[in-house]
Amino acid sequence: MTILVTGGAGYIGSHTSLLLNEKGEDIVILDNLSKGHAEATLNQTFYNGDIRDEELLDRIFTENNIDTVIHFAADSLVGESVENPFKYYENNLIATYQLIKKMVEHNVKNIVFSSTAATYGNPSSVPIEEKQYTLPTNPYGETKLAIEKMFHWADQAYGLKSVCLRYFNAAGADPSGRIGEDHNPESHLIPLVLQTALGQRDKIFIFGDDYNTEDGTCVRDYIHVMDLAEAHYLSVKYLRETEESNIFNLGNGNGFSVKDIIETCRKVTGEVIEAENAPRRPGDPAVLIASSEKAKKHLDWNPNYNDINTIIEHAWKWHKNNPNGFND
Ligand SMILES: NC(=O)c1ccc[n+]([C@@H]2O[C@H](COP(=O)([O-])OP(=O)(O)OC[C@H]3O[C@@H](n4cnc5c(N)ncnc54)[C@H](O)[C@@H]3O)[C@@H](O)[C@H]2O)c1
Ligand SMILES: O=c1ccn([C@@H]2O[C@H](COP(=O)(O)OP(=O)(O)O[C@H]3O[C@H](CO)[C@H](O)[C@H](O)[C@H]3O)[C@@H](O)[C@H]2O)c(=O)[nH]1
Repeated sequence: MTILVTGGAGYIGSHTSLLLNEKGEDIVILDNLSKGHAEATLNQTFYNGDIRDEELLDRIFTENNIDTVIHFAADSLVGESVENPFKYYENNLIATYQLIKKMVEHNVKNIVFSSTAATYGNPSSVPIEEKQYTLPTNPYGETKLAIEKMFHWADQAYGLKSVCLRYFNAAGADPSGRIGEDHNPESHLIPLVLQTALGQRDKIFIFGDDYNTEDGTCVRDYIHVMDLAEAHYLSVKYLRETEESNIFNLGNGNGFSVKDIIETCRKVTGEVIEAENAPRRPGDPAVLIASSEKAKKHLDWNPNYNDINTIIEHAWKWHKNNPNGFND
């Protein structure tokens, strides 16, 4: 059986494709390279195209014996989604509808989906369990939640089985340094701090130091990208074995503030890394920490890289050796 990985040239998709390959799974990648990098696919079977291209999907589902789709392809910038919500309804919700319509037509039963902590909005308490209410504060989270709900009804009507994985903050890189995070523009905290360590930026701006947290800065749950990759592999097995849909959080259960992250980056890189306080970024919840007990129980998932130092060391190895990302 073959797995179709959409968005497999992107950050989390390429790390998952690498792991699936190492596990002996047969995969094909589909990515339109709007954000991803062909080099990140490491010579695995790659279709350069769009998930909205119906003829291409017909060809991929006909040419390969696909039983499962792992669906990473999306736009995922929170701020951009507030400024241009239609882009998110188009490339996240409508594009996913087009993808699963083709899956149903070709009798492909399983999908593992990249959902997000942004489906929760401002949580009433942490750690967040899957049964907490979902009230997204931006179109990005809203479209991801709408997709989860579409899967629920597609299961009822057509027997499409889904595992929705609500990731918290993906971080780190392949420990052996072959691939890593290369977003343009970059908006995530850890790569931005490491670019500052490399001298590519003068300083890192801390978005808000007046939150109701210990040091006043936002707290997040950082999860190693290879641990996320492992959860996708286990989700494929779960779908193949149980034929049941489910939703799981994926995080470490530990919270680190923006200041904690900057301090850890200073320690790991040995660089000064200048930081400056700046206004809050609209839409940022103060604290997001996952309870991942459900994923541990049902998927038998056990993150290997709980230590924030290790996560940042792996990210640093990639950025130091590839200061221009895949263009090096
Ligand atoms: N990075 C995080 O911390 C995080 C957290 C929660 C959820 N997510 C979700 O995980 C997924 C992967 O995130 P990432 O950080 O690897 O993003 P990414 O931008 O690196 O990867 C997404 C990939 O999808 C491709 N793509 C986008 N639209 C496409 C389309 N219409 N057709 C074909 N390919 C298309 C892009 O070229 C890119 O390679 C996304 O769905 C994102 O919303 C990410
Ligand atoms: O230059 C920066 C960049 C970020 N931050 C802060 O660092 C924290 C982490 O920010 P990121 O942009 O790295 O990550 P987010 O928590 O905003 O977003 C992540 O989690 C979201 C769910 O809440 C989405 O899923 C999104 O795709 C994913 O990247 C936030 O408090 C942010 O305000 C700064 O202080 N300065």
